[in-house]
Amino acid sequence: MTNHTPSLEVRNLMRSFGDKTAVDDVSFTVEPGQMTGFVGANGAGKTTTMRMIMGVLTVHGGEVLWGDRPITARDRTRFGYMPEERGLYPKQPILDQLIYLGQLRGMTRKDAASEATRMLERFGLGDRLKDKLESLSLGNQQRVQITASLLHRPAALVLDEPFSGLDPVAVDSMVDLLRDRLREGVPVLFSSHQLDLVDRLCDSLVVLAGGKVMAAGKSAELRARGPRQFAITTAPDAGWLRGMPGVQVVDVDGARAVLELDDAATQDRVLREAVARGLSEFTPLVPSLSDIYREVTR
Ligand SMILES: Nc1ncnc2c1ncn2[C@@H]1O[C@H](COP(=O)(O)OP(=O)(O)OP(=O)(O)O)[C@@H](O)[C@H]1O
Repeated sequence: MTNHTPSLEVRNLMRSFGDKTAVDDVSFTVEPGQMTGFVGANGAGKTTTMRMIMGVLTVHGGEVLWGDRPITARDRTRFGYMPEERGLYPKQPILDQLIYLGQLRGMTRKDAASEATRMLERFGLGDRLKDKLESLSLGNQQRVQITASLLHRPAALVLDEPFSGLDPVAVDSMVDLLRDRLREGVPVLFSSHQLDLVDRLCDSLVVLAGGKVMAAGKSAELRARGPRQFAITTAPDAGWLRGMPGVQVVDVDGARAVLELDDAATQDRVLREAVARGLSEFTPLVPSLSDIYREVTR
């Protein structure tokens, strides 16, 4: 990874539509080489934030920084953007429009053609280069959209729901392509409603609700901030854990229970008692990013 790739930062971003504040004092950073998941319910403000990053929508307050300075239109031409409203032409042959887009972003015709062909082949679309976009299934159209945003070796990626409509094989191909870019130090921001995917892919997470940031940071740090939960199994029945001070029983199923423990002293007491009763399992449970999402948006 190069150390010179800038980070992408939004600072105190604001945007309203009439009386409605869609994005309310939103700040976060997408670090170089980091895959940052952008999650939130419908209407949380993800698309509006991404549009402001890309300069498609004017900013009502705050700023977007590329490295340590305000972003410029020229910086944005080097970004890869997959807008919510996919921007390709249904009636045009696939390869032709990718070449055109590549040239708009400064590639030679030859480079754009060879890179687009290589990427489409990787997506299993090598035999569809001359077909019109509209003749492809929606999932395959999505693969072409992804190719369009990655073609010119972008300096940063801003992807609005890039995985929606993709089958698992296409998700894996897309992740491979993204990982190539991440290794080069490109910051990647992508929105998604697929929390399992976010959990699998993200180095960092930003959670929005009602236009505000509910949580933001490295996935590992957010996980560590989650509740201290443990799975415990003591035969024949884990019901004795109910009513122990400092112990919240999240779930009991026969001999097994999931607990939240207030502190290390409680953990010691529970363990001692459990050993006396016949302990067969005591496992710390690392919260998934989906758990964290649910926790902070509750
Ligand atoms: N052009 C617009 N005119 C009026 N209101 C808008 C406009 N664009 C967005 N909004 C409103 O701003 C809020 C945030 O919308 P936005 O599309 O950014 O959310 P989102 O998190 O991307 O949602 P989704 O997951 O459904 O795509 C919503 O209440 C939406 O109705």
